[in-house]
Amino acid sequence: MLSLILIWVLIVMICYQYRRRNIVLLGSKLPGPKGHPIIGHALMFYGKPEKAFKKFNQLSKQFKEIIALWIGPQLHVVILCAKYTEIILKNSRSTVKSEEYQFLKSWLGDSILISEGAKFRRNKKLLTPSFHVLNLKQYTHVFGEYAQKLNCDLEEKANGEEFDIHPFLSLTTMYVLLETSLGVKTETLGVDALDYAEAVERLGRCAHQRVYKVWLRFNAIFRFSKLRQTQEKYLKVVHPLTERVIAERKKSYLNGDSDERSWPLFIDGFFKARDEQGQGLSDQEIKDEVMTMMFAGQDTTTVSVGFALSLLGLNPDIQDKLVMEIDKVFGDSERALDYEDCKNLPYMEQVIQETWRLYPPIPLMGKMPTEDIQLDEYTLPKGCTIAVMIMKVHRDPSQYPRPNVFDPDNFLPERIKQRSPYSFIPFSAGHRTCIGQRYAMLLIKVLLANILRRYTVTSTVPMKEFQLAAQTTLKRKDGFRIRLRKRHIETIH
Ligand code: HEM
Repeated sequence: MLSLILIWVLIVMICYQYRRRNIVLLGSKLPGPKGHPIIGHALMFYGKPEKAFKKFNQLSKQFKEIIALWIGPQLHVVILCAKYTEIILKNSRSTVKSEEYQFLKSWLGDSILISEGAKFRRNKKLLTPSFHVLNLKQYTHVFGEYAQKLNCDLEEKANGEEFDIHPFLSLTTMYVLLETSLGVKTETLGVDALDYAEAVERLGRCAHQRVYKVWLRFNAIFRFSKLRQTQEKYLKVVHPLTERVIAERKKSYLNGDSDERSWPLFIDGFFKARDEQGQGLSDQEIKDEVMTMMFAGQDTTTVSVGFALSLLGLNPDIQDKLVMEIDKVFGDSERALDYEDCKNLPYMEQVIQETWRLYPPIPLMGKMPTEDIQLDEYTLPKGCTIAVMIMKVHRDPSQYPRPNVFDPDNFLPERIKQRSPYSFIPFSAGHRTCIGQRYAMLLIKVLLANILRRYTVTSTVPMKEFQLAAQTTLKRKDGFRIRLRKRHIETIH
């Protein structure tokens, strides 16, 4: 009996290795550090996210364009330059999302962030109209209302002492998303809103851990792990809450109940959407997409504002120039920001883009080739994981002469023209580009303009001391530590 089992195990192993021979052969020809048998380079990235990030940074100094790493049996090819990013993203028909996205499935289901093929194409088409500029225009005043609330909350901190602005920003973006996507007022949700925010954060962390803890990649092991219990605990928070809110909203949508709201909610757009066959999104699909919007939109916009303030606090000359632009639009008036104002803030846009260049909220994207892809002399084998390291691509020295310097003039039209469009991809590119990018730009502009109308920001932590950690989003582990002081009190009030 034992010998039969051994023979069976041997046959399975031989078949497994035979199927992988292309990956192993082509992978061995790619540049990368030496790894251990079986586990490969997994230990390098085991532990806290900031440790993994440091390791990536060290490796990228040694291997400038491409690195091959084995995380257990899986080959990961890390792309660090614009030239190869262009080939990969242009080849979008020969790539799908990497296997790691499946770790989000028990939470986000088959939403457009994860799905592929006909389902992805249909649902992205149905969701896109909700992000139309006409809808976004109407969100500006909602963003403005929450920006003003944020300013009031920051008042107690405006004494010049250093503090971490992250929790303030995080609550604001979550409230904004809840209100614009679901029409939920913060007062209605109360403490549930805080539980929801925590659960979203924890679920992101669980998925991230499965990437680096090699053994947890296997469902058979994960099923019995402590991490699975943690994941279940937080799923029990997000699923019922989302279902409850959607059910309530659907009821009033179907009844045609009118409310005082003057802007269209994402969710109403999702209820209304119909494909060519006249079919709409199912309740499950709507739930998956709503949870995805909350996940994809909240942390990304939060850290964008956090990094922008940190950088402005270190660069008073740039902050002064930006404040002059803001003052030119508003003068002494205290009126709320509108959509037209946002169009008149070109330098603000440059500051935000330069912030995204240095600190892209999504620092890394995973793809899987469905056929071999050629990058000069290297062949990326079908079935490997391609990790496009956006943060490194954005600092490609062949595209940016001073890659590590915060310089919003990098986004002057004449400089943009000189670069590859693939040297700046905070929202990815091609058919999987971010659906929420215009929403994000508008929200970030409104938040920054409101904060800078009232406060002057300073920071003493230099860029090279930022403790960066990448979970799903890029964060400062040391917090977005800044100092605020009220400015020009006599003109603001
Ligand atoms: C600064 C803010 C944001 C950044 C930097 C960002 C970045 C990205 C990136 C890089 C992707 C591609 C991910 C991949 O292919 O793995 C993506 C996809 C996506 N984002 Fe965003 N995002 C932001 C804000 C938002 C917002 C506000 C929403 C919605 C409210 C949103 C919803 C989505 C969705 C649904 C996808 C999947 C699209 C697809 O696969 O076709 N994002 N985002």
